[in-house]
Amino acid sequence: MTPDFSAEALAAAPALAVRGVSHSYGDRKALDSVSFTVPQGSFTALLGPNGAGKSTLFSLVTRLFNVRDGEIRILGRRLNEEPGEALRRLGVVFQARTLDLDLSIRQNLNYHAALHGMTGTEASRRIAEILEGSDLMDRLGEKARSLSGGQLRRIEIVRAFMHRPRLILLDEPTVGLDIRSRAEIVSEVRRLVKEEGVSVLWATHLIDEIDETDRIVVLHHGKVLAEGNVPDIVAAESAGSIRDAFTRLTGLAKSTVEPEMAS
Ligand SMILES: Nc1ncnc2c1ncn2[C@@H]1O[C@H](COP(=O)(O)OP(=O)(O)OP(=O)(O)O)[C@@H](O)[C@H]1O
Repeated sequence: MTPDFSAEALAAAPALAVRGVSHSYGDRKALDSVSFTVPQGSFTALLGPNGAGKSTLFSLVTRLFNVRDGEIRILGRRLNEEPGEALRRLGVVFQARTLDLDLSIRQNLNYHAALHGMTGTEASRRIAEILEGSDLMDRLGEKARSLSGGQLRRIEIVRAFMHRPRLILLDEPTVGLDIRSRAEIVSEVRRLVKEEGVSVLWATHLIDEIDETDRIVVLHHGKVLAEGNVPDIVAAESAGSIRDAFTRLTGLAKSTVEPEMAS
C-alpha cells in the first residue's frame, strides 16, 4: 500500500511509531523486532529493567544510531527519509547530564533556543511560560554548577520543552535523585503534558513512577512483552497491580522495579 503523507494523515499520525526495529552490538541483540506507538498527547512509560534496551531505542529515535532494521516515524515523518522534519519535532533528555556547568542557566537555555531559530525575546518568554511560579525562575543568572542534581535535571527538562516539540523522550530522568526531587520531576512533566498537549515517552525501571492513567510499553531483553493502558495490562495478566503484572510478564523479582532507598 502507498503510504499516505497528506496533511490530514500527518496530523492524525501517532507521535511516535516504532515498527519491527532491531539492533545488535556485534553478536548481542539489544532490540529484537520492537514495535509500539506513542499516541499524540499521551504520557507513555517505557518500563524495563536495566539492560532491557531502553537507551538503545532512544539512540535510534534520536538518530545517534542508524535504523537499519525496521522503521521509526515521528508524527508521521520517517526518520530515515526525512530526518530534519522528524527531529525538529523532538525534544530529548538523555540519561547523562548535558548542561554546561560554567554557563548560567539562562545561557544554557538561550543557546538551545538559538539552535532552534528562536530569538532572545522568544526564549525569555518561553522560559517564563514554562517556569511560571517555579523557584528556579529567580536563579536564571546563576551558573548551572550552583544547582543541585534535581534542579539541574529540571532545567534539562525545561530545555527539552523550549522549542515546543511535539514529542519528548526522557531516558530515566530521575536516576540518582532523592524521593522529593523524583516526585517533583514526574509531576512537572505530567503538568506540561496536560497543559501543552505534548506527547512523552518516559523510560524507567521504577514502577512507582507509573500512574494508573498512563500507557505503558514493557520492554525486556530487547522485546516488547506488553503495550497498553495500565488497567488493561493488569487485567490481561490477571494480576492485582501493575507490579504483579510486570513480575508475571518478565519473571523478575519485584525488587528490580523498586526505587533504591535514597532519602
Ligand atoms: N555499546 C554497547 N556495546 C555492547 N553492548 C551494549 C552497548 N550498549 C548496550 N549494550 C547491551 O545492549 C543491551 C541493552 O542495553 P541498553 O543500555 O539499551 O539497556 P537499558 O534498558 O537502557 O539499560 P540501562 O538502564 O542499564 O541503561 C544490554 O545487554 C547491554 O549490555
